[in-house]
Amino acid sequence: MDSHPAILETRGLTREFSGFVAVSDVNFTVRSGMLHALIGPNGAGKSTLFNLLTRFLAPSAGQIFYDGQDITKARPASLARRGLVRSFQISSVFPHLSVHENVRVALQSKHAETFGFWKSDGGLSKYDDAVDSLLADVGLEPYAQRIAVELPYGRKRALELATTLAMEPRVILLDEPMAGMGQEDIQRTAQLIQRVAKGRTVVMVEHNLSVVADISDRITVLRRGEIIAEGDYDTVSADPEVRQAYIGGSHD
Ligand SMILES: Nc1ncnc2c1ncn2[C@@H]1O[C@H](COP(=O)(O)OP(=O)(O)OP(=O)(O)O)[C@@H](O)[C@H]1O
Repeated sequence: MDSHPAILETRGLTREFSGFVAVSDVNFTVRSGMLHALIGPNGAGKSTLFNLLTRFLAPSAGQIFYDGQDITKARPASLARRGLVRSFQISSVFPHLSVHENVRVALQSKHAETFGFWKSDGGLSKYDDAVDSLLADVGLEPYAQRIAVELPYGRKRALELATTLAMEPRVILLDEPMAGMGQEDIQRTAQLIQRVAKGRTVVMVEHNLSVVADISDRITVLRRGEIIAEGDYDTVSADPEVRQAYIGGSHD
């Protein structure tokens, strides 16, 4: 397993909401280079765990380690700078800028030049090659001059992924990347995620189990705030407790 050392790890991670334990004493390990899905029935604690990992929520107890360092109290922005980047936040895209401009702004902010946003285009052309290459990575070259708000939904998500890649992430965290998508976008986005996962680590909360089956290297199943199974799709889908969780305990 040494070729895939732990890059993100929780120990005894717990989050309570007014006495209700949404995430309970979770020891979760994500190994470097894996595309790791987090699944479970409704109310299992997936979003809560995801928000704890990205430090959008503070834990009630326990610790989180990224690349061996304790990040339990780190700020989300500092984690993003260190390569732990949460994607698919619609707000990260400027709706009235073009696709090209959005990716350029993301690159500028990575290189701490946000004031350059106000400069004339001439001084910014140094980013053109990098923008083009990121747009190629997510299949958006034909859309480069389109205004973000006018993009079809699936393409907006591709743009968000491009702005995430501009941050040079080592670990990308995706919260329900397929939510609200039609079948065609789902197929394309699944392939895209698989492509950007090469050479990186991806953690993904996802409800669409056929996508999870298709693209995940490893799956963790949560139920009532606890991990009940882990492994590849064949392993977890054959697990009686997992089957029971999906058949019996999905509504609370
Ligand atoms: N801010 C909050 N205040 C109170 N309870 C909360 C809060 N956030 C989550 N919960 C509760 O914690 C439990 C886990 O919720 P969470 O959203 O993490 O589950 P989930 O697995 O992401 O569910 P879903 O698949 O429905 O999105 C639920 O019972 C939920 O009601």
